[in-house]
Amino acid sequence: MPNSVGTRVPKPIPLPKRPLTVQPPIWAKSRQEVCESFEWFKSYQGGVYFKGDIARGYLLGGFYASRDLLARDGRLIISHGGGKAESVHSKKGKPTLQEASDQHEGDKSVRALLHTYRLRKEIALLIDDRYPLFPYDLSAKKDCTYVVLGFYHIVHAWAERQPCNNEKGYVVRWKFAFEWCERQPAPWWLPPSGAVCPPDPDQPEQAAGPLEGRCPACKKKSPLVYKEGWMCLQPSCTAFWTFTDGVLGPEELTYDESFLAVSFRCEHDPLEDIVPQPPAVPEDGVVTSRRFSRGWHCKKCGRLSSRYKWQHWECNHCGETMQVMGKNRIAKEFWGQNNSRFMTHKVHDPANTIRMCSLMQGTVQSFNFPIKRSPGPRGTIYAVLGNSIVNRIADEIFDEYQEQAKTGELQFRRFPLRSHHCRGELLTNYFSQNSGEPYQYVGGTAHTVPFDAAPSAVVKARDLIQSRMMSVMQAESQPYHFNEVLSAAYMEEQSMSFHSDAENGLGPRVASLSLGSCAYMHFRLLKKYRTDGGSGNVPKSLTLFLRHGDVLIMDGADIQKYYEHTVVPLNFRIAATARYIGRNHL
Ligand SMILES: O=C(O)CCC(=O)C(=O)O
Repeated sequence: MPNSVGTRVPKPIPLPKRPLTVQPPIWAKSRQEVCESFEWFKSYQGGVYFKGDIARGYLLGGFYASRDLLARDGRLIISHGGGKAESVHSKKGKPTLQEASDQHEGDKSVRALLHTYRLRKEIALLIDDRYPLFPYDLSAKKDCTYVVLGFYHIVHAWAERQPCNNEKGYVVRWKFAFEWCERQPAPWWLPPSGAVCPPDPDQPEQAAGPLEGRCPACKKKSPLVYKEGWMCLQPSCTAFWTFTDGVLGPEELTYDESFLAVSFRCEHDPLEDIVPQPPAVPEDGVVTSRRFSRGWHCKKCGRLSSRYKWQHWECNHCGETMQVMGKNRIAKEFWGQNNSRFMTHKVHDPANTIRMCSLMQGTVQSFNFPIKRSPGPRGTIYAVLGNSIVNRIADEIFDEYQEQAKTGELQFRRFPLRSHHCRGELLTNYFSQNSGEPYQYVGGTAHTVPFDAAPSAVVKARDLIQSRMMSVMQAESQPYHFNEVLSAAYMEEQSMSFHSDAENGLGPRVASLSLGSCAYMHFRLLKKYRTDGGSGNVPKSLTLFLRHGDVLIMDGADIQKYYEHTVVPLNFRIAATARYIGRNHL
C-alpha cells in the first residue's frame, strides 16, 4: 500500500515464521465458512463482530498499525480495532484507496468493544493468514486461511493519535489489548512443553491496575501506556497525546512494562464452549429451520464447512459427514402463514408499465401482468393459481422432492457464486439441482443430470408446469417446449437474490412451480433502464405472492432484459423453474 497517501502505515518487521505443525482446533478456508459455522464471528466485511452492544468476535488480519503487538506467546495481543482504517476498495474494477478517518467512542464497533471491556466479557479472537504477528505460518496447512485462537479479555482500551496526510495531520485510532482467558486450556499453538504455563515471575499475584495519571486540562484519568512518559489519552481533550510538559507524543513509542504486565485474572462466569456444536434434531422433526442451514465444525480435523449438501453436513477437508434425519414437511403446515406485510400480488407504482388483471379461463384462475411500453419492455407475467386438484399433485411432488433429496438421489447443493466481494468461495443462499440441458448460471455442466436420468420429482414438476402453462395459453398452436429445470430448495431464511434470466441463448419463456411455503417474488427495473439514472434504492415494480401449487410464467425476453427478480420465501420452500436453453447458450 502506498505510504504517500493517507496514514503513514508502518510495515511490521517481517518475522521469520515457523511452519504450523499442530492442527488448529477450529479453522476455515473461506470467510463464509467462518460466518456460517462459528457463532462468535458472523461479520462478512469488518474485523469486529458485535451483537447488540457486545463485541463477540475480533478478526486480526493483514492491516498492521504501529505498536500492534503479540507478546507472551500470543497470550497478550494489542490491535487497532473499530474500522475506518485506510483501505483499498474496488471502484468500477479499479483499486481505490479509502483514507483513514477518526474513530469515535460512539462508532458502533468501538462502542461495542468498549462495552465488552467494561463488562469484562470474553471475546473470541481469530486471525487470518495475513496477520503478520502470529509466529506460525498458516500456509503450511492446506486451505487454512482463518484460525480461531480462543477466548480473550480486553484488558486495556485507549485512544492514540496516528499521523495522517489529512488537513489535521493525524487521525484518532482506538487500540485494544486482549489477554488470553486463563479459564481455557493453554493456547493450542504452543508446543506441549509450553502447555503448562509457568507463572510469570514479573506478574503480580493479584491483578493490579495500570499506573494512571490525571490530566490537568480535562481532569480525566489515563493509564501510563508508554515508557517515554505519561500522556493524556482523551481524544476530546486539548492536551490529547501530549506529555505533561506539553510536548506532542512522537511516532516512535515503546510500551511501558508495567502496562503490559496488567492482568485481569478471569473473574466472570464459566466460559461458554467455543467449539461449535451441531443442532440437535428437535422433537417435531423439523430439520429445515435456520439452524440446519448453518455450517458445521468437523470434530476430526477442525475445519468449519458451510452446509453445502442437502443430504448431510460434509467436511470440505477430510470428507467426514454428519447425517440429518428429520421428517418431510407437508404443504398444509404452511397454509396459515401470516405475514404482517401484504399477502397478495401488488403492482407498486400504478403509473408503471405493469398492469394487473385477474382472469378466469374455465377452472383456471390466473393473474396476468401485462407489461407494455413502446419502445421498451413488452411481455406478460402470469401467476396461474393452484386449486384442489393441482395442489394434490403438488403435494405429492413436494414429498417426492424431499424424499429424493434426503437419500441423495436428488443432489441439492449450494454452488459458488461467480462474482462477490468476500474472501474465498461464496456459496448461494439456497440449494439447487439442474436437470435437462446444462445451465451455466448455477453449477455448470458437471452437476447437470439429463432428463432421462433425472429424479422423478423433477420430471413430474416439469410436466405439471407444462400442463398449467397450456391451460392459460390455450390459443397457442405450437406447445412451448422446456428442456431444462432448475430446482431450488430454501431452508428457513434462505432466499435467491436479485438476478435476471437474460443469458444468451435462453428461450423467451421461464416458468416455475412453487411448493411448500409461500414466497414473495419481487421485480424491479434494472438500474440502467431507470429514468432517474439509478440513484438510491431501486424501487420494486411488482411483487407476487406465490403459494403452494402456483405456477409463475414470465413470457417475453424483455422481462429478463429490463427487469430483475428476487424470491424471498417465508419458510421452507422448493421451486422448480423450467427454461428453454438454446445451443448458443454461454
Ligand atoms: O424460487 C423461485 O420461485 C424462482 C427461482 C428463480 O428465480 C430462478 O430459478 O431463476
